[in-house]
Amino acid sequence: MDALAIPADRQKGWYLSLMAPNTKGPDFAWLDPSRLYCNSQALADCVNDLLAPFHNDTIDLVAGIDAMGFILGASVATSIRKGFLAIRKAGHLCVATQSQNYSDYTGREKTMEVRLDVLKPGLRVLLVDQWIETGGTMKAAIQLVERLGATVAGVAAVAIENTEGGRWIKENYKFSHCIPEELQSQIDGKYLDSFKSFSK
Ligand SMILES: O=P(O)(O)OC[C@H]1O[C@H](OP(=O)(O)OP(=O)(O)O)[C@H](O)[C@@H]1O
Ligand SMILES: Nc1ncnc2[nH]cnc12
Repeated sequence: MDALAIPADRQKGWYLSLMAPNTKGPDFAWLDPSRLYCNSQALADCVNDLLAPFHNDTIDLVAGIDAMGFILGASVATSIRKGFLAIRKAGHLCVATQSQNYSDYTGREKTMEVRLDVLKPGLRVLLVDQWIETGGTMKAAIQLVERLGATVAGVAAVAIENTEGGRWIKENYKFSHCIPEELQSQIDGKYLDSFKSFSK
């Protein structure tokens, strides 16, 4: 599918076929949602889908996780006219921070940081990232938000894989994602049927 084309008939999750298969080697079986952000309608529909369960909820602030979560998080924040907080991989914020160690799908030890001067008790935060695989990254972000006394109003990602960590998030927090039920097993298998006809 042409990356910028908008189909006349937009079924739920239509834009997932814009995702590209990983061609960078066998180490990590990534799918690449960044291509769907190039399509104006896909990005708008994706943001709407992520916000759908939260329309009646109070959200004071949207927080996005470094790096690809910044794109979706900022789009979500703009859409509901709220501010955006960047949760960053360690070493990039030049202000006082709280930090949290974690490991993700790579198995490597990492650290993320958040500034100290925004989150506070009573603030309801929607956490946004591109993807949840092991859930390690999102869990670390949740810990940071909660340690500073704010409340996680929800967790949103293009996909939440059916891993132990993904299930933990679904069981403990209000969540949203963009994957129709019938595609979840393809997401968990890290290969979409649409890749068979994927054209660059
Ligand atoms: O559920 P997990 O196993 O923790 O993995 C999820 C994380 O992995 C990706 O980020 P990554 O750091 O690879 O790359 P990015 O900088 O491109 O967002 C993704 O955007 C999530 O942040
Ligand atoms: N399988 C995956 N596809 C896309 N993004 C990811 N981030 C972590 N795992 C991912």
